[in-house]
Amino acid sequence: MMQTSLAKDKIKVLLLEGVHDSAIQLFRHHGYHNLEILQTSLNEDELCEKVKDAHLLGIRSRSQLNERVFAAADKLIAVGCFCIGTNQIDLDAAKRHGVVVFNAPFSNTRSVAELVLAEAIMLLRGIPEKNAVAHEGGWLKSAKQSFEARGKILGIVGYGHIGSQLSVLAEQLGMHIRYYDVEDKLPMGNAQSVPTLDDLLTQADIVTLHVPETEQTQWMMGRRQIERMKPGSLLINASRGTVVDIDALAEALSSRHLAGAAIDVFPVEPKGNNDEFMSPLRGLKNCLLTPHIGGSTLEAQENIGVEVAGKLVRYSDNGSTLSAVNFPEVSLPTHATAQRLLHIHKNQPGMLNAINRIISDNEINVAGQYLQTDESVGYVVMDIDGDNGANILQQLKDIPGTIRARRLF
Ligand SMILES: NC(=O)C1=CN([C@@H]2O[C@H](COP(=O)(O)OP(=O)(O)OC[C@H]3O[C@@H](n4cnc5c(N)ncnc54)[C@H](O)[C@@H]3O)[C@@H](O)[C@H]2O)C=CC1
Ligand SMILES: O=C(O)C(=O)COP(=O)(O)O
Repeated sequence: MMQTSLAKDKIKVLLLEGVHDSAIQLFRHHGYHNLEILQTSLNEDELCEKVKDAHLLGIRSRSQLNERVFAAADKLIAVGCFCIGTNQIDLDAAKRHGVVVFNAPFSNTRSVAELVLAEAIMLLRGIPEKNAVAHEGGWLKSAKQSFEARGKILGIVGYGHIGSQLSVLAEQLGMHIRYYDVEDKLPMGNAQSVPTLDDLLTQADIVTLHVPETEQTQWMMGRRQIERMKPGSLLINASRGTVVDIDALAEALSSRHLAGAAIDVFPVEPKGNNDEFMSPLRGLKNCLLTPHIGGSTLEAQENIGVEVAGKLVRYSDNGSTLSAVNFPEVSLPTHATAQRLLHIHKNQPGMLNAINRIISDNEINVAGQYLQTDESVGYVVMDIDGDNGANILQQLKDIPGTIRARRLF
């Protein structure tokens, strides 16, 4: 088995936000025993302190990793998002600091789609309010404002992995699917795309949001968009809290312009389970509130644990950046005999020349060389013969423009 230049018991793995035990088992199985495991997220100051000696960091959707955190994380080589979204990370800052970021792009897709479908049915039947009233000793037995899902129009905003999976499930219930996406997307079954968000809002009985958090999607469901929704229609948000103007939503639910909503994500979420959840939506009986658990099933979390920990271990052990979200992707064969040098640098002229000069000046035989670049960063991996790796590594580190360099042997 290949070794890393640092003994594995010196490689510190910091895991936040209660990542699944499957990840911990996988790290241990591969010889990583220096694990610090926390159940909650950390605020910026706490993070800056904790990341100082971490080589690998695992987070979920809550931890905010910005320039200041990366600047404090001298030793960090990779971050694993044990979730889909990567909006909580300044991906460019990570790259500038030579930190590779991975995620699990579809291990919890099905869990979100199932929850949203269930919520659509619950909202159509007015269950949040009937449930709340029954808990207070009331009895709201009535068919008023209660509907079957069959024949209703489900409007999906963002027809990616989750949106299209939901489309398939909802159509099996006899719902009619319309979707709006900024990209051309293959319609599943009988789903139909609509040209604008406004078209979707004015046609749908239920609008459900499945976009990532970007500049374009921030507050994309504002007061005006909510007003454009059909009177008595329903809104579901299991994407990101910043996609919906929560005050405007609270008003629309109070006035009953919207009959109901199911909200899983919020502009500000508690750090962990012991903190208070604050929201203008609290107390609105026609609003189903869930604590960001769209992807929180045991199946999804177990799969995510194996997937993302696997990507971190592969990068640490072997240098492979396959499926990284912020970095040039290099898929590497395992190489048991040669030493492997990994060099991350600013993508500037003369860099490859400088690397190759060191190789030729030292009369090193290169058994394999792999290179990928993007507009700002280059990643070179070299398998070299001989036992001069430590010396070569130091020379590589001294090249101006070097961001990070490592040796595996
Ligand atoms: N509540 C939860 O626990 C979970 C929430 N999520 C959230 O769901 C989001 C979506 O996940 P996936 O479907 O896997 O992502 P995806 O990347 O497969 O799909 C997103 C779709 O949104 C579209 N899109 C982007 N900007 C848009 C815009 N301005 N207007 C319309 N469409 C736009 C994209 O073209 C893409 O088709 C994630 O980014 C994450 O934030 C994901 C998993 C669990
Ligand atoms: O996968 C995602 O993007 C999610 O929002 C789920 O986040 P979580 O792992 O539950 O914090």
